[in-house]
Amino acid sequence: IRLSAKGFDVHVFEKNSYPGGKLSEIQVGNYRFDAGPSLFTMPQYLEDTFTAAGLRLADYFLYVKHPTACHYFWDDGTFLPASGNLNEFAAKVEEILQVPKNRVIEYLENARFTYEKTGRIFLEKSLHKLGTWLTTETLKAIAHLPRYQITTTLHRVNEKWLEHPKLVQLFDRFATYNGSDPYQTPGIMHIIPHFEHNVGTFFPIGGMHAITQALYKAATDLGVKFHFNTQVDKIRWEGNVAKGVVTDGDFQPFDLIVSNMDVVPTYKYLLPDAPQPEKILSYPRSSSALIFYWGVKHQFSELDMHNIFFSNDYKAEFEHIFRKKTIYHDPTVYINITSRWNAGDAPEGCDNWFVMVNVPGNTGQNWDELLQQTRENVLSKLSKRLGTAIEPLIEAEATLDPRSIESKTFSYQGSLYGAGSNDMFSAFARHPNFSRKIRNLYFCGGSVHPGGGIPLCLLSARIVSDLIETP
Ligand SMILES: Cc1cc2nc3c(=O)[nH]c(=O)nc-3n(C[C@H](O)[C@H](O)[C@H](O)COP(=O)(O)OP(=O)(O)OC[C@H]3O[C@@H](n4cnc5c(N)ncnc54)[C@H](O)[C@@H]3O)c2cc1C
Repeated sequence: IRLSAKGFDVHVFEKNSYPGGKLSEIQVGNYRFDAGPSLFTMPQYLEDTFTAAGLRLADYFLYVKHPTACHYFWDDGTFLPASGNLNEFAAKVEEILQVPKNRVIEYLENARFTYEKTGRIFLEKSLHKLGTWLTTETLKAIAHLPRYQITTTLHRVNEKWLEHPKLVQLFDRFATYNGSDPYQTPGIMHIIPHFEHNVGTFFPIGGMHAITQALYKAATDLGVKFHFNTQVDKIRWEGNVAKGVVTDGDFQPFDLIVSNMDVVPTYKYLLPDAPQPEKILSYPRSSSALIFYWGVKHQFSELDMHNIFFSNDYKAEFEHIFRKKTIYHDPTVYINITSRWNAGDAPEGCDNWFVMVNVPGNTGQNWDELLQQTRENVLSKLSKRLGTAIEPLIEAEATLDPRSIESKTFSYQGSLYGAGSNDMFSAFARHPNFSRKIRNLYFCGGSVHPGGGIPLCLLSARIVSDLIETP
């Protein structure tokens, strides 16, 4: 969209028969599910994509602010409905957990401060260009370095600010938004809840897949040509300049190439003869996911659009994901339901449950066995907490696991957000949005700078487009 609006003749090669990659949808019996992302934050970056191309987002896509952030459940019966309104959320925390409401408000104010000081530098610009660093804005941001808490972990920051173990767990969970471990990821990740609690959570009319449909339609309206069922097998380069791509044995010449494929297989398979940025490519990956898509013939009034059922031992859960590379027997379970807000996603009186557990990337584990065990553990946890046997209510079912995420999208190990963010230098461990060795070769998408998730993927496209001069 951005390059087409700049005047380039843009061709998209997609190995699948549909656009969207992870942001796609599936139909299971009478139920529709968004296949991957379920949480829509920072819509301004989508607005910005359309505006940059002289289009009006509202002509393609409508969304509304969802009044509730998330419903949180603990096995001991504690229930915390987190409002999308900051004051109401903080008041609920005070009522249920007896943590003074100002503690939450100040925490989120600090998250806003960090975002406002660092967001434009670390998320909206290339970190690998001198121009990013030589500005007064950057110098001002650096002056506040101690406040960003980069030398401690998110968990320690949360323990210090929020005191109550349940509130600490609630805010530790935001580490999973970029596939990291709160007990390892740096404290600056306290910025993440800013998106959800200060700005809000949004719901696209038509479901998350409407984002893909809007982007696809806008691109075709601008003249972008899509080649589906067409895998890029090689990026050809000569004398340190990218020359084109090879698909189905045919060479197709292009002046510029932007790879939106995960950067690890891009180098491994498409650029095997190019100098390999070994350190970046061997950096540990972010977590993956196991998803059960369940058509449930009942509606539970206590469930909202986003629901979390917490593990009783969060530390053990993350140790299993990141160190033991397996799934803890009592995992935190996320349920996303869209059917009550998007008519047609489920039959009358039924709900479409997208049930997700964070898991390690695919390194050859016995996924069939893990899937079966986790299914039983999740069913048992949910049945106990909701006071109703869930299995007899499931009338449609499909699953997604790290193997299928990897085969469907070529994401290395099936990781959701590319490189992991478990140490203080992780922002610099992501591949830049351009190649240092091959001229006219660029990179965007969730595996490179600034990171995974829809908002950051949109920003990666903006950075690439800013790096490329108008023809
Ligand atoms: C289960 C799950 C839940 C998530 N939840 C959220 C969420 O709630 N909110 C959020 O913001 N983000 C979420 N994410 C992350 C988000 O989906 C990703 O960060 C983002 O969609 C990645 O987009 P991308 O374009 O970088 O990669 P992809 O979506 O993986 O797209 C890459 C595309 O390239 C194609 N491709 C790859 N190699 C080739 C080749 N050689 N030739 C041709 N085509 C090729 C693939 O087929 C694919 O279509 C989630 C992801 C998953 C899987």
